[in-house]
Amino acid sequence: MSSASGREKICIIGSGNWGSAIATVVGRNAGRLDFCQDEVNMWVFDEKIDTEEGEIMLSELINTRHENAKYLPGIKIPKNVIAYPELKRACEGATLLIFVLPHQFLPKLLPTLREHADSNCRGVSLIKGLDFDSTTRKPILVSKSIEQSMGDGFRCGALMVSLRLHVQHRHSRLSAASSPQGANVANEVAEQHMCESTLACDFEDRELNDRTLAIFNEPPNFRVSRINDVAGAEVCGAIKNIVALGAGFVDGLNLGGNTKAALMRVGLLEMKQFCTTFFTGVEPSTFLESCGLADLITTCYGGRNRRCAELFARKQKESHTVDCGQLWMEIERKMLNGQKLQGTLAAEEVYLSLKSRQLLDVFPLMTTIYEIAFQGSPIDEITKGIRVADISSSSLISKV
Ligand SMILES: NC(=O)C1=CN([C@@H]2O[C@H](COP(=O)(O)OP(=O)(O)OC[C@H]3O[C@@H](n4cnc5c(N)ncnc54)[C@H](O)[C@@H]3O)[C@@H](O)[C@H]2O)C=CC1
Ligand SMILES: O=C(CO)COP(=O)(O)O
Repeated sequence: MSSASGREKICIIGSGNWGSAIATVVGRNAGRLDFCQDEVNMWVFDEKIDTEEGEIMLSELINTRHENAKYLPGIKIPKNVIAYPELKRACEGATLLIFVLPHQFLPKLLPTLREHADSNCRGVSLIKGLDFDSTTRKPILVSKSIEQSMGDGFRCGALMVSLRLHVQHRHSRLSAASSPQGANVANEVAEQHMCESTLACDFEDRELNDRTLAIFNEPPNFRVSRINDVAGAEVCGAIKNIVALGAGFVDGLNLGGNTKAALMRVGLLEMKQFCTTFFTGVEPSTFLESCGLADLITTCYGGRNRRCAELFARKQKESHTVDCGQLWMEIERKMLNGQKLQGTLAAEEVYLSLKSRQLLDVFPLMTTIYEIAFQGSPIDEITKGIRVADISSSSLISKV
């Protein structure tokens, strides 16, 4: 699969925190790999950014200062990454689309991508979330929704990253606006800390799989391993965001490491249970890959979902509100400076799907997290969600 020039044309769809961080890796790799065109396009949802020198559009800022001062301040983006505010221009002739934006914004982009990407284009989704059938509420992999919308045999894999906690946050000289507080896991990739990631793809030929891996892998610090199990990897990425909300509740109550470890263990079992309830071909080994256990750990310590949920818990303890949706919106606005929380959306959608199938009692932790997050249940109920779980760890290994 290659463009008219005979080389891969890469287009990154999204320019948030993770979108900008992966652009640093992919930009450097494209610059040195013979089979790639040097220039990597990045589609930017454009907005005005306040800088010390006045307002400037984000796409222009990236192209002139090579920095995304709003979503990844203080990190240089390689000069061969070119920002485009118009989707059509960004994706024209692309042979590899890298999907990295909050998944609620994806559907309206797909018709343009279908029309203008190369006819032999393939995709890799970095999105952590699930789609749901509007009638049956059955979960659908985002990569499968993309394949369906793109049509014509378009194939899409998934890259699920797991990163270690890093508490330092950089500030940009460019942006006068406030930056999100505390750690963001994508920043660690951008700062070239050692981390692992799992690429789940099963394209039709070996060369395509190898090329896709080479585009993301940047040893020694960004180490990507490839598996075939797209469903397992993607579901782990989506569901661990819900578990991370529970971790934030535990932290908000100052319950300590033992309770959090118990929550994460039960969370891992429910991730596996969800995979095997709704998807076929899931491999037991996937849960011990970086996209499984490691991603769960990093998100429950260093992610935005955990951080916002901790504040939610503290606020609920101070003065209980029943308008939880409003409280989450306020917290997202205050803590994330335009970045998006994914766990709350996933918690709601997963709850509705399980409820419609009378499966809530099979997923006591997910159910409890949703009830605390959206139905006004007391925060202390989080330990009930852990205690009532009656799934032994042997099921993780044996019953997939
Ligand atoms: N940030 C991280 O550490 C990681 C994030 N992910 C996943 O990557 C995906 C993308 O997340 P981030 O890059 O972190 O995004 P983000 O949460 O940092 O930023 C939000 C993005 O949405 C864009 N946006 C806002 N309104 C929009 C609209 N109406 N239409 C289109 N775009 C709009 C903003 O311009 C911004 O680029 C998510 O699924 C997330 O779960 C996965 C691994 C790590
Ligand atoms: O997916 C992530 C880590 O791998 C990011 O998690 P948060 O959205 O909670 O920051």
